[in-house]
Amino acid sequence: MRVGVLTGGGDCPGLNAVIRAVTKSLIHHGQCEVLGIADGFEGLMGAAPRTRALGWEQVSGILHVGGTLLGTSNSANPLKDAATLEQVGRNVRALGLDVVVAIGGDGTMSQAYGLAQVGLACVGVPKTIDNDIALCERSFGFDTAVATVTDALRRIESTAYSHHRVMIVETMGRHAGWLALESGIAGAADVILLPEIDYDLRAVIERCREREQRQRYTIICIGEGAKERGGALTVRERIAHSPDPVRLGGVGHVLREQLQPHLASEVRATVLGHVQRGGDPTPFDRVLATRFGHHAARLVTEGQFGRMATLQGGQIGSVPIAEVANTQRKVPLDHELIAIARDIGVCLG
Ligand SMILES: Nc1ncnc2c1ncn2[C@@H]1O[C@H](COP(=O)(O)OP(=O)(O)O)[C@@H](O)[C@H]1O
Ligand SMILES: O=P(O)(O)OC[C@H]1O[C@](O)(COP(=O)(O)O)[C@@H](O)[C@@H]1O
Ligand SMILES: [Mg+2]
Repeated sequence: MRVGVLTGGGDCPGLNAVIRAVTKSLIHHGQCEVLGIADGFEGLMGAAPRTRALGWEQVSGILHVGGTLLGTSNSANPLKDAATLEQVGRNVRALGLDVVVAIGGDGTMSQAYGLAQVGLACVGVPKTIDNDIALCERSFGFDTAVATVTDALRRIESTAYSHHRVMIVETMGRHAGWLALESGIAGAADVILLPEIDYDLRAVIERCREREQRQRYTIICIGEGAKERGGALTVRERIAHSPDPVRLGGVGHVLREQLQPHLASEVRATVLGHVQRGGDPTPFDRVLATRFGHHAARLVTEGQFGRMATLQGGQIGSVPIAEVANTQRKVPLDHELIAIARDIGVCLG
């Protein structure tokens, strides 16, 4: 078989580990030919497809390296119009691809599903630091991002207590609060604000005031998609040509302005930004990415197209991409970590 491999959406640590595992498994075990596609689905949209052969040598020595050697795009839209769809179809036929392994998140799976409707066979691998892919309890990249945010919270704490300040740390995660919740708990945040729970400003003020009297510093971890009850999302920018044009960011600064007039201590905000997507994957993510890549190769060789590798109950398996497309996995309000956070006195706004 001839198999295309692409990485779509925001990059994240562990992409190269998947590319390596899927390529090696396909070559070694499946006797397939593997073609890397540049910059996600964008590499299939132009008049000439942008690809390169992937062999043992090309994927050696990349297990631990962050980012993606294939490049990626989080604004390309292969479903844009009939002409683009036809071009993608022509390129796939010209390359002789039997199937494309699409490594990406909710957006990429929605695109893979749309392309399946026009005859492009795909196998999916779940990636994202947001951990927001339906029917998958952990995407690779998330563990590394949690480690990065947790480290940042530790650093923020030492300056917070020295200056007796309220320090706000804003995480990524789009409309899901997994990254803020797990990092906030791992980094001992006093207040954790999630997109799933609109915050009551008075509750946050009250917690900061209590701590002003005792510990004299407060750490707030807020997800970029969080908002005040009755308030609006904080949008950093809009990418006009993207199917999902809104980029969030800046709610940490909004919260700082809301809090400062009500508190005696100074309030500072840090927006962590893309540092959360960079760097070498943790050992956990290297192993998870390898498991996903290996399983995706198996789905290919068994002809199980239209499925995404996944992790459920700690076991690797697969689910139909159709069930993952156009949906997001948010933190359920009855999640164990929310109950635990409440019970150990974390303010959830
Ligand atoms: N529901 C959707 N249908 C089709 N395309 C989508 C959808 N949501 C997002 N996209 C697009 O899919 C691509 C990848 O999505 P993005 O959210 O950036 O990454 P990820 O695949 O990690 O979720 C982007 O070009 C995005 O605009
Ligand atoms: O790199 P950009 O375009 O600023 O996008 C930022 C967004 O991408 C992410 O880092 C990852 O999201 P995806 O996995 O959906 O690509 C989000 O947490 C963040 O909101
Ligand atoms: Mg996404």
